[in-house]
Amino acid sequence: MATPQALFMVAQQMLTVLTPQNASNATQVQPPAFGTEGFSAGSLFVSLVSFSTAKEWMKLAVLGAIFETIRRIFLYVYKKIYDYFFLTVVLEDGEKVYAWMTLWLLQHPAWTQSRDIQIADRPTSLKVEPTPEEEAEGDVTKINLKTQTFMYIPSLYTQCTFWYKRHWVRIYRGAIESKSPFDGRVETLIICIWAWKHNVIHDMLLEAKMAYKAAKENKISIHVANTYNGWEEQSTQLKRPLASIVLDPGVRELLLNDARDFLLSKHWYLSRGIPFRRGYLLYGPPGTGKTSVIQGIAGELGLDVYIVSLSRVGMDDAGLNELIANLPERCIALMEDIDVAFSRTLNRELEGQDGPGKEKQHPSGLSKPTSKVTLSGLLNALDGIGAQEGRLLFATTNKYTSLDAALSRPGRMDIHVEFKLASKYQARQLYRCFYHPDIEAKDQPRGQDPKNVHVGSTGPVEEKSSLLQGDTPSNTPHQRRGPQLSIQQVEAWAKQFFDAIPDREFSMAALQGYLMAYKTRPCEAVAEAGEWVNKQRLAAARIESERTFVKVEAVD
Ligand SMILES: Nc1ncnc2c1ncn2[C@@H]1O[C@H](COP(=O)(O)OP(=O)(O)OP(=O)(O)O)[C@@H](O)[C@H]1O
Repeated sequence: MATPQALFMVAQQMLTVLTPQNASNATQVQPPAFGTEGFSAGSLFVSLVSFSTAKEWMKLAVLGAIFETIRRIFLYVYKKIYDYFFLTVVLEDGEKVYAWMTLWLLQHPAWTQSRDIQIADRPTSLKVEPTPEEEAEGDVTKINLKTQTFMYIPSLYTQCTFWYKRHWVRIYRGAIESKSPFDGRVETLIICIWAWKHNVIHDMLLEAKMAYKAAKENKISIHVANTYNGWEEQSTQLKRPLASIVLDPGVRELLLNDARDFLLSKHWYLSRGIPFRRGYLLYGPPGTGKTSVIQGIAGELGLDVYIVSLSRVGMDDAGLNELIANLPERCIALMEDIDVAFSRTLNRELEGQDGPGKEKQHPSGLSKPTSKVTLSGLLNALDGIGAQEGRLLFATTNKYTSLDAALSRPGRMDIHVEFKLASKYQARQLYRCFYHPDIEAKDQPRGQDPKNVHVGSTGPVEEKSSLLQGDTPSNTPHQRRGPQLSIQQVEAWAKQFFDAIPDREFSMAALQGYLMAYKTRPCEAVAEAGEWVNKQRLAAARIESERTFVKVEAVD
């Protein structure tokens, strides 16, 4: 290495050569020590650019070039060898496979016990509900472990290694710039497997997919729109057994079989040029089971639910179009209370007088639209060119007659089902659901198995038979706290409950609320039902008279 003193000497020599008149004095000049007075940056610069050091520079450059070439050759060979021996897969967050893989990795100790960790939110699909026994025992530690909302994963830009079917695997957590201007960075998983054939990676991804399916087997995911009109998972719910929704005979089966039939008929639709979409309009008073039955069907068919909120602040026609176009192929799109965001009076006026999308006070003065969705915008989103194929659309409303005919016509809403207030039959079934000794373990939610999906296999069946199929002895905390009942006893009380509850006067939600207060007292639930009915009637009459009074005052 050239020290400053040496460089100084070189520079001095050069100066001597260039200025012969000073040659005699030049030898007397002693090089100053580095950092001492007389050693300046200028002299160093001169020595660096001087002619005699050019050779040194050349040597250095050649040396650098050789090193760089060796480095590149080494990298090239390394990459070739690496590519030859290793398979590399890059997965990006947002892809289905990424979700499978992240879930599968959570079951790998090498992944969760990494030394360099990050604490992340546990995917809702991985939360496990404590069993009734655990809940009854109140074993807080066990329950917390299962339901804790966080988990440990390796930090970003770290890797973990493990063996998979005798193949060495390295997984690296990284991030890349997103293609979308809104997202910033997208996390990635880079999987390297020491293997020649692709079937190892295929096996691994298949295993991950199975793990994902198993984790979600008893659950459905609820998705909501994000601010960029994309979808994100809001929560995961346990599947609701369809049999727990008590409707008039045949209604559940009609909806379920039609939806199943639809999902299997893609080819039929396409070959006839019919848009592969199906719409269901469920209408009736609040609390009659419209939303519940949709949840039940989603669980039964293994479909996720995507909630399209028309009344979301800032929602407009373009946003709605984008949202609907972003729906996955097999899913349930749910538009609840379609009349609230969108009634005929409101939107006809909006479109006719103010131009589409302009907000206007509702004529009644009670409500005004919070979104800018117009009727034509909605119709276009439902069956326009960008509308997603293969989706089941369920819309619910309490005001059937206020809907525009264009919205509820076949092709948009193919099946209309009325949900009425509870019949006596429904009241009896609900009572059975609550107190039947064998009810808890039957009709457990099942994951969708495509092989089990068959068209029109079951016609309308008697509710009772479906409620009592596949019974196993129940031993739930509620039933252990309550009296041990025989089936005959429950049936007898169910009959009395049937007699006490008037037909089509109360919603199922109201009856459910009543029975909830008597969870462990089935006998009292029957005995006090008549009194409850009277109280409800009195309360309803009082509310009605108050309403009339307010109306009269308003007229005055
Ligand atoms: N037919 C039914 N069978 C069993 N439970 C029911 C039924 N109808 C309503 N319920 C119960 O009542 C509650 C409300 O039901 P749900 O939300 O499905 O009613 P809805 O008709 O969608 O009401 P809204 O029109 O207000 O949205 C739920 O907890 C549900 O369990």
